[in-house]
Amino acid sequence: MLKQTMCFIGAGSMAEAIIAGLLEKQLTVKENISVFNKRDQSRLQKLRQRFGVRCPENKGEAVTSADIVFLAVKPKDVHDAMAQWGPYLKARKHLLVSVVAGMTTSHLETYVEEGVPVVRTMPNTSCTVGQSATGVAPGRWAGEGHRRLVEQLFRSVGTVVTLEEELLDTVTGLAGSGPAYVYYLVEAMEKAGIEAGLRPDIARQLTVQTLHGAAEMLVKTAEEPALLREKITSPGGTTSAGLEVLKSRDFTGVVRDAVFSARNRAKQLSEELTASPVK
Ligand SMILES: NC(=O)C1=CN([C@@H]2O[C@H](COP(=O)(O)OP(=O)(O)OC[C@H]3O[C@@H](n4cnc5c(N)ncnc54)[C@H](O)[C@@H]3O)[C@@H](O)[C@H]2O)C=CC1
Ligand SMILES: O=C(O)[C@@H]1CCC=N1
Repeated sequence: MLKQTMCFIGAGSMAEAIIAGLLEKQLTVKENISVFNKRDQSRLQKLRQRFGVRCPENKGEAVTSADIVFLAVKPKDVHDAMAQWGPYLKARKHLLVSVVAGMTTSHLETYVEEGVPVVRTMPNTSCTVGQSATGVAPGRWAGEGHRRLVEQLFRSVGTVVTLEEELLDTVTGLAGSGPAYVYYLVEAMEKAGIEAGLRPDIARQLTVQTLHGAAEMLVKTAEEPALLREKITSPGGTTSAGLEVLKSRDFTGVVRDAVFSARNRAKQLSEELTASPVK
């Protein structure tokens, strides 16, 4: 259990997913978490009801008194949020943990006094169920202890890789956005099942369990995905017939393009954010 207090700037999907995971894994207690947003009181009310976290009126005080400050606003709002809350962060007190896609640590550092440790991360919404795949990149003022603390935080809600910051855009394209690709696949499989005669609830049950089972096979057997695929594929059989369609439509190329497109958008966001005026 961590003793540090935490404050979330931003009360959206990511803040909710991380809070859910941290509390579920008992890495902290609800009394140690405060969260605020721009203005949506009903959203805060929902988080307060669901988790029992603090939603203080005095936002500046919430930032000042926290040890770990999570930045969980949309990229378009990051300048305003950092201009507003950055001056409250102090080098000897705070650790700033950003989940903002495309926002570099060096750019975040320009909003806070020299020495404030900043760690950039890219989790995904599976934090909610303790199954995120999170990339972590420490900034110039973040020491070994800060890196370890952030790894511990995100390990409580999934797996963590620490890497050079320039690779975080790739992590974003693959793992940050990744769950959306999987959900899209689920939607497509369900739709096909229904069109081929299954009841919607049965199509849902079969699709979700098929994905769950396949993911667990990958994790528990640690076998190569290609080998697992081959074990299902009898020559001239049904799987082969299905896979032929995916191959003929360049499934691999389509997925590659999706990951690269998301990665490139993250890079573009970085450029746009860096080009914007600071302070
Ligand atoms: N949704 C996802 O799957 C993932 C999102 N991210 C990143 O997480 C960040 C947040 O994304 P979501 O939670 O999806 O966004 P969201 O739109 O659900 O939530 C953003 C929150 O920020 C608040 N906010 C905006 N300006 C503010 C300010 N000046 N002061 C205080 N609060 C302010 C809004 O009121 C809102 O509560 C984004 O930068 C995104 O790139 C990272 C990984 C995955
Ligand atoms: O779409 C987005 O911008 C965010 C970043 C990673 C996942 N969702």
